[in-house]
Amino acid sequence: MGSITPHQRKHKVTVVGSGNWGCAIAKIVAENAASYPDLFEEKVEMWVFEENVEIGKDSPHYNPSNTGPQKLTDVINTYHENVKYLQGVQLPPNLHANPSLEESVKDSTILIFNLPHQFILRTCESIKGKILPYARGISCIKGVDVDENGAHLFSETIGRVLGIYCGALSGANIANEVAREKWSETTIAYAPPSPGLQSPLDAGVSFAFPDKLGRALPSEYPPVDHTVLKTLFHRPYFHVRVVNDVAGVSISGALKNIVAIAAGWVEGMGWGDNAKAAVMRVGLLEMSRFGDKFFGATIDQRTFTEESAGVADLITSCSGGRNFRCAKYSIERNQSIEEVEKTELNGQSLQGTLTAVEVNNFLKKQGMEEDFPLFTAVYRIMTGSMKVADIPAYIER
Ligand SMILES: NC(=O)C1=CN([C@@H]2O[C@H](COP(=O)(O)OP(=O)(O)OC[C@H]3O[C@@H](n4cnc5c(N)ncnc54)[C@H](O)[C@@H]3O)[C@@H](O)[C@H]2O)C=CC1
Ligand SMILES: O=C(CO)COP(=O)(O)O
Repeated sequence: MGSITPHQRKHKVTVVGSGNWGCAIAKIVAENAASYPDLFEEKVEMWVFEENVEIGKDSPHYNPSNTGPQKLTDVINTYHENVKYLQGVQLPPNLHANPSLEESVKDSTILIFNLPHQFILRTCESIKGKILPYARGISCIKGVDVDENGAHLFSETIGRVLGIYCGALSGANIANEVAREKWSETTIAYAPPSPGLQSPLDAGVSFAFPDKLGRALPSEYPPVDHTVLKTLFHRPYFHVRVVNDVAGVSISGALKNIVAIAAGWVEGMGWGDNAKAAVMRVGLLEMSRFGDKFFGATIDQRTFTEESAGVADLITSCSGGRNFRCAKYSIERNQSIEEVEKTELNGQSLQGTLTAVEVNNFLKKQGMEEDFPLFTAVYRIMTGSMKVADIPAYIER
């Protein structure tokens, strides 16, 4: 870490989102905020989409004289546990659950976005103009912002709406394992537009982002660079590599969810490990092809094969992720994945189903469905015009 002068201000960190992964990441950054008091304010804010929860009899926090619904933020701040989305994991006491989005992001210099991707645009629009103009973002979202007209990274979408620079974090990171401090790796991608890692923003120069002006981080703050980000996210059980390839890291995280659905179906059909490996091989090729075709100039193809965000995330997601599990159960129980999602996930959100539809709409518009046979097959099976049994022949063409 660079040298810290006594006059430097500390970074205030906010996690926007408090689901399964939102809370696991908030736990990590709150632990590091407490460990590095020269760099970060100790108190970390976490925005919680407020809801009422009931504490069940099997919880150590069960109180027979208070069995009614309670606000999730009160429960988190009292017991330091998100009893709905990350049951059984103790959150650090310096993590503050805040039901007010606006209050939680106020004066924060580092904003970590960690929500199911369908909620991010609305969330960002409601804090537009209400954050520090020189804040920096990290998107932990696994989704791609595609519509019929174009494909954008969520880090770009967040940056465009809020007028800030935003990087990305993604890896082989099943939240329940990370939260229980089982060792894993992750990849952070961060490359503000400048020659070198220290952006002109940090040197006091305004810099044009795609649509908006980002503002310089005042010099009394430590610059937000690879070292500071590694300090914020790296734990003994969560090993961080920081790279520059925001597009590769983001695209891998989004598209592997479509592949995980196919892998779940294959498992549900009882086709065995060879079949699952075949689906993963084709899936990885299509992920890399998608990156090349639509983000070619900016993507580093090595991310797909060398980083946790690439092949490693694909493997873990196709072994035990929620998309994989729900797809597998959908075959075993003869239900739609959406039905399984409702009964199995207790309010958590699958990203693969929505991403498969969004990516297909985009590919159709480009006339490229045939170039991505696995992604296309997943969409067609979900919408009933193809069967899982058709996958082997279709992806071979
Ligand atoms: N859970 C995991 O193992 C991992 C998830 N991710 C990614 O992280 C992102 C966030 O996922 P999770 O934290 O797991 O979320 P989740 O799947 O636990 O989703 C539930 C969250 O969505 C919130 N929510 C519901 N309705 C909302 C609304 N209208 N507006 C705003 N928030 C609302 C809930 O309050 C809750 O916090 C996703 O893109 C996911 O793919 C990445 C790595 C691991
Ligand atoms: O992204 C994940 C693991 O890295 C989790 O994937 P699921 O959303 O399918 O559980």
